[in-house]
Amino acid sequence: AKHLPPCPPKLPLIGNLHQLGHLPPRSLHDMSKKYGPIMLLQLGNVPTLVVSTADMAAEVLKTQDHIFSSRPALKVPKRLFYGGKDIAFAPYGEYWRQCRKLAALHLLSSKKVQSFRHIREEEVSRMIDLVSSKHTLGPIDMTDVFSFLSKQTICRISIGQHSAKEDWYKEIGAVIKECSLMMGSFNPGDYFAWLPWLSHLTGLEQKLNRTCEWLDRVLDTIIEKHTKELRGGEREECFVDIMLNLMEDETTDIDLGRDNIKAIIMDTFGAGTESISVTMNWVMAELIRNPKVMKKLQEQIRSIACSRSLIKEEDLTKMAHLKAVIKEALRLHPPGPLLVPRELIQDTTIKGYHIPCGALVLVNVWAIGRDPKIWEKPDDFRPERFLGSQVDYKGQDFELIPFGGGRRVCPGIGFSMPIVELAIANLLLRFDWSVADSWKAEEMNMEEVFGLTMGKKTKLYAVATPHYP
Ligand code: HEM
Repeated sequence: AKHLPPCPPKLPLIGNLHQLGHLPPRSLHDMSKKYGPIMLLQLGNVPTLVVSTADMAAEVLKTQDHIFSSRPALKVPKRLFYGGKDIAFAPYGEYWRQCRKLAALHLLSSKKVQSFRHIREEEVSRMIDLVSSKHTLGPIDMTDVFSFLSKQTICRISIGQHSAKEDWYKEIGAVIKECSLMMGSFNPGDYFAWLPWLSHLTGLEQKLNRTCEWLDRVLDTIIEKHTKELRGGEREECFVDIMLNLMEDETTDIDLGRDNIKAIIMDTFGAGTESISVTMNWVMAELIRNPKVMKKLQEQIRSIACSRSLIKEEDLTKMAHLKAVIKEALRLHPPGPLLVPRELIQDTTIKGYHIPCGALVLVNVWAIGRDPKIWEKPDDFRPERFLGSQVDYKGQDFELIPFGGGRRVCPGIGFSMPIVELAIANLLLRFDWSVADSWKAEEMNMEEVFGLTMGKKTKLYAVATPHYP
């Protein structure tokens, strides 16, 4: 018999599904303490490999990355992303490779990211104005502020500044919210292949059809608008324009259709918007809960700003402390705590254990971030641990992989981080922050909620006091 990785006791039919609970990264972490860093669970009828240490993550994301780089065809993403015509859910292969290349060269290259600098600076200063206008009214809903910033910035870059003036702009927010809820919800049909009718029974099928129709209508309107009315001229170029131009360009080897463009736009909304705002929310929550860390960071930011009232992007390179704070927040609160599920495309062995082809693969980044063998006092928020350390989140250091690693590593790192850094730096430059009077900072609610991303369960309300240099 094949020597399979350990597995907690299973129930008939459902296997280990019932043990995932409402916070799977935490439940899986607890299981791994008992069953070890590599487990093979049975979720319904899907064998699921769960790795929970940096070494095992390196095995999956580096040593054997070439066979661990596909994605499972889960029902909801498959429908919402046009049958895997996007980047994140496309199965491993030529189509995926082409899309990655397109994104790397034309959408998310460092040159492109640089060209969006004025957008980030404008949107962040708009956020500062918003906070200034609200601070006298009491604690500010920062979760809302961050969602707004992230949505504005991503929409402006992906579908254009002019979109905000359109009737359908509000609809985008609503439809994306609906999609994100559906993505985060559990679909039994994915785990019980012999029960395809289950999704009819639960109403998922009908809901999915409705959402897909709605989504497609909104995306069609967007593309229509860009094709007919708005091409050329003096306006800011967005991702839709770039892709429409590529679609017409016969000299490129990229074969793009309308559905591909829609699916890739969905990626920027789906993969980008929520993860960026969730990151900012966690960073700010940790800073407010750790006033000493906040103070030290503010001193650095304010001394770099001298008497200026705005941090610009070129200032960020000097802010070692800020980068350490963000790394520390991503260590404790990775927005994608199990990465995006992968699928193994051939039988293999890890540590002498047999792993079957077709297994779903989850990398428990959340558990790795709290591994006491790697991190001293893992539960404490201590950004100093990253000062003078070479450890970075770009996918080379497996103890810190909030963006994954290997071939499927997040292509949006360079796109996201400047937004997060610029927003936090300016909020800390211009205001002092505290929790509402009646609470104590250290008692702040840091509970999580698991869905498309793992965010803070309760909203972050904070009191902002303007700081004058
Ligand atoms: C703080 C923000 C972000 C975090 C924490 C994050 C995290 C991740 C993670 C964990 C993955 C899965 C990696 C793997 O399987 O190894 C991923 C994939 C991906 N991300 Fe991000 N992401 C962020 C922002 C963005 C942004 C802004 C974009 C686009 C504008 C983006 C686009 C993508 C795409 C397209 C993929 C799929 C890559 C593939 O399957 O080849 N991400 N991201």
